Amino acid sequence: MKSLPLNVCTPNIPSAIINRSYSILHFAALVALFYYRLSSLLLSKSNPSLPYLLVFASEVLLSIIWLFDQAYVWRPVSRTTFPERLPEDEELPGIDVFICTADPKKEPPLEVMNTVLSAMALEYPPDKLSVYLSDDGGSSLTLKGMRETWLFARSWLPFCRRFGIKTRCPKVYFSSLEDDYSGPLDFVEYEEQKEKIKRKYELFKECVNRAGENIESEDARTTSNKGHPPVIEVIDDEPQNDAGIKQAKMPLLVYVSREKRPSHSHHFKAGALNVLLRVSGIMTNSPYILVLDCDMYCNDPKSARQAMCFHLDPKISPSLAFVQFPQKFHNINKYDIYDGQLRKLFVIRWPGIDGLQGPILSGTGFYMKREALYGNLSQKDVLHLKQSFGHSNEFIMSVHKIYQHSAIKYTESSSKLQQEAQFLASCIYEKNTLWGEEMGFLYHSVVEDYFTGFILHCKGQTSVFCNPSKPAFLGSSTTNLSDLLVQGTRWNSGLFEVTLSKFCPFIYGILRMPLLQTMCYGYLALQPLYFLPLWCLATLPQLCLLNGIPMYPPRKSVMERHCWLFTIVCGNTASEGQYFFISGCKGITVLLVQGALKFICLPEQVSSSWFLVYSFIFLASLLKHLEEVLSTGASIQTWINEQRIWMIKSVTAYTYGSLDAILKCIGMREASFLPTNKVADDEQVALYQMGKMNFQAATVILTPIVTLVILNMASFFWGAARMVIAGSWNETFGQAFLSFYILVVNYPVIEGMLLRKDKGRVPTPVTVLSLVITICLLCLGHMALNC
Ligand SMILES: O=c1ccn([C@@H]2O[C@H](COP(=O)(O)OP(=O)(O)O[C@H]3O[C@H](CO)[C@@H](O)[C@H](O)[C@H]3O)[C@@H](O)[C@H]2O)c(=O)[nH]1
Ligand SMILES: [Mn+2]
Repeated sequence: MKSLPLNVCTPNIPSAIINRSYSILHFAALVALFYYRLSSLLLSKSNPSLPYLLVFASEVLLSIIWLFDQAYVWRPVSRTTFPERLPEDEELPGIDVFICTADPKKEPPLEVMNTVLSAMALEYPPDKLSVYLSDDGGSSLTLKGMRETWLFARSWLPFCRRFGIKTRCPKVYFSSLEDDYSGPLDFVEYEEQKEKIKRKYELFKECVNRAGENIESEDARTTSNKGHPPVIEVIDDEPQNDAGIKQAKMPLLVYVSREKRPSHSHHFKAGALNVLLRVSGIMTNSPYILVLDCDMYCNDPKSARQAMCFHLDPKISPSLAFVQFPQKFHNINKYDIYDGQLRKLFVIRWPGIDGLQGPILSGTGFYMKREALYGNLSQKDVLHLKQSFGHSNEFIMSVHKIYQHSAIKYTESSSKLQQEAQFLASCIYEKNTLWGEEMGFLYHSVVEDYFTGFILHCKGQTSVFCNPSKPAFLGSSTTNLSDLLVQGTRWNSGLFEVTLSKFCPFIYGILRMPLLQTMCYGYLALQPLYFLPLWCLATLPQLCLLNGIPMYPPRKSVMERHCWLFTIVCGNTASEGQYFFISGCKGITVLLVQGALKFICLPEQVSSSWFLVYSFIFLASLLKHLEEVLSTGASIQTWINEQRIWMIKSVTAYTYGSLDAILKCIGMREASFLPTNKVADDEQVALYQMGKMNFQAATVILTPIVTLVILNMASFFWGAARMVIAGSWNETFGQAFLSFYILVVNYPVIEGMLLRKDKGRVPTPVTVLSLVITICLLCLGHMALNC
C-alpha cells in the first residue's frame, strides 16, 4: 500500500508570475538606463566628472544587488506537514536540543530557564528528547538555575501533558490572559492544578532570581578575564517522597560550560555548539539536533514532529541537512519601527529560496541532521577519524554509531563519562583537528549560521523551510536603534568576511551550487556593500546641486531638438529653462510649459526617454516593494519603516560591518561577538511602545545618518528655492526630488533632531557634530567641484 505523504510542497504560482514579470520589466529598464549612461559617456566630448562616474558606479552596484535579489522571488513555495502520519512514538528518532547562553547580565537566567523548560516540554517521547544548555559565561547562577529548572519541570511537564497545554513556556503561559485548556478532564480540576503550579512557578522564579543576587559578586570575580574550567553536569535529583511526581518521565537535562581561557580563541557560538555536539555525542548521540538561542522559546510543542515530517520523508531525507523554522519574535509591537521582525527575510526570501535548494541556516530554530555536520566519512578509517574529530575514543565510537544508525545508550559509569565529557569540552581538544574547519559548525565567520549552511549547500545538501501558521519558536528582537545597529554591524561584518575570503559565494559557490541558489547567497554576500551606493547617492547629487551642477538633465542635444520640435509643432517658442521635460516615449513627449501640461506628438522617436526610464525604475521598485508588503498582510507603515531602516542600516551597520570585515581581513582587528541585549529598561520600552525611535545611542552610530539628513535638508531647500525663484526646474528637479525622498523617509530623524524634547531625541552634541561635519563636507564639495 502506498503510504500518504508526510508533507507536501506547493509552488506559489501567482506570486511567481508577478515576481517574474516585474523582474523582466525592471531588467529591461535597467538595460535601457545603462544604454543611456554608456552612450552619453561615449558620446560626450569632454571627460566625465568624478561625481558623474561615481553615481554611475552606484547605479551599477545597486542594479547588481537587485539582480541577485531576484533569485529569491523566482520560485516561492509553501509547505504543509502531516504530523499525524508519523510512525509510532517508539519508532521516532532521538532529538538533542542545544541551547546557548553566554552572558547572565544580558541574557537573564530566568528567561533562559524558560526556554529550557519549553524545550523539555516539547511534544515528543521524553526518552527520545535531551536538552543541553551551553553556558559560555560559566556562571554558577545559571547552573543553579538549571537545578531549579529540573525540579520545577517535574511538576510542569506532567501538568502540560495532562491538560494538553499549548503554551509550554511557563512565563508566557502564566502571563497570558487566555486559557489554552483543551484536555478531556474536568475544568474545575484544571483550575485547581493551575493555581498549584502557578505557586510553584512563583517559588521557582524567586529561587532563580535570588540565586542571582547572591552569586553575582562571586561570579564577577571568577568569570572575568581569567576564563573558567569545564563544568558538565547531568541534572538529576534524589528520588523524592512524592511518588506521583517521581513517576513522570523526563527528558535528559545537561548543563555544559566549556573550558575558556584567555589564551585560546573560543569561536563564540559555533565553538559552543561544537562542544555540545561532542558532549551530547557520548551521552545521547541523537541523530537530530534542535538549536535554539537562549531567548528563543518553543511556542508550539509540535515543532519537533513537524520537522520529522521532512526528516523522515524517504524522498527528501537522504540529502536533507536541516529544517529551518522562521525566526519570529514575541516582543514586537504593531509599529515595528525597527523592522525587528526581519519581514523581508522570513516572509519573502526564505519561502522563495525554499523553492530552490533550501533556506539559508538562520542560527536558531532549526532541526539539523547530526550526520550532516560530520561530513562524508564513509571512507575514513579510525586514524582519519581521529585526525578529523580529535582523540576521544568514546566520541569516535559515537560517530561510527551515527553512521550505522544504531542508538547509543547512556550506560557508561558516570565518573568515566564525566571525565570524557570534560576532555571533550576542554580548550585543547580541538587542536590539530578539523573542528570548525570541516566538522561541526564552522568558525570562519561570526555569522556561523550563514557560513555553515552555505558549505552544506555547497556539498549538495538541501534544507527546507517549515513555516506553520502558529509560530514554532519565539525570540526577543532588538527594540532600540542602538542594539539593532550593533547587531547589524556584526552580521554584516560576518557576511562580508565570507565575501572577502576564498569562500566568496561568487567563486566558491558558483562551482558547487545551482545558479539561483548562488545568487541568493550572493545577495547576502553583497548586502553590506549597499553602503557604497547609498553614501554616494545621499551626498554627491546633493553637493552637485548646491554647486549648480546638474546631474539628471536630458542631454544637451536632445534639449535643443525639443525646443526646435516644439516650435514646429506648437508654433510657439520655448527656450530652455522655461519648460520642464517630463517624459518622452515613442512618438509622444510630455512637457510642462509654464505650469501647464502639454502633450506633443513628435514625428520621430525621442532619444531622451531616459527620464521615463529613471522614473520607471524608481517608482517600480517602490511599488513592487509596496505590493509585496501589502500582499503579505503588512501595512503601508511597514513599507516606509523598511525603506527607512534599510537606509539607516546602509549608512551605519553596513558601513561599519564592511569596514570591520576589511580590517579583519588585513589582520588589524580580531573577530568579536557582542551578544545582543535581551533586557530593556522601562524607558526604552515606553518609547518603543509609542512607536518613537530611540536615539539614545553612541555618537558613532548616530552621526552618519544625522549628517546625511542635514546635508539633504540643505540641498532640498536650496533646490526648491532655485526651482521657485530661478525657475530652473529642469536642471534641479531630479536632485531636489532625491533629497526630498531621503527627507521624507527619514522624517523621524528630523523630528528627533528638531522637535522632540524627550530623552530619546537625537542628543544635541550629535546634532552639533553632524552640523560641523556637514559644513566640512560642503566646503570640501565646493572646493572639489569648482576647481
Ligand atoms: O560567545 C558566544 C556568543 C553568543 N552565544 C549565544 O549565541 C546566541 C545568539 O546570540 P545573540 O546575541 O542573540 O545574537 P543575535 O544577533 O541575536 O543572533 C542571531 O545571529 C547569530 C549570528 O550572528 C546567530 O547565531 C543567531 O542564532 C541569530 O539569532 C545567544 O543564545 C548567545 O547566548 C554564545 O553561546 N557564545
Ligand atoms: Mn538573539
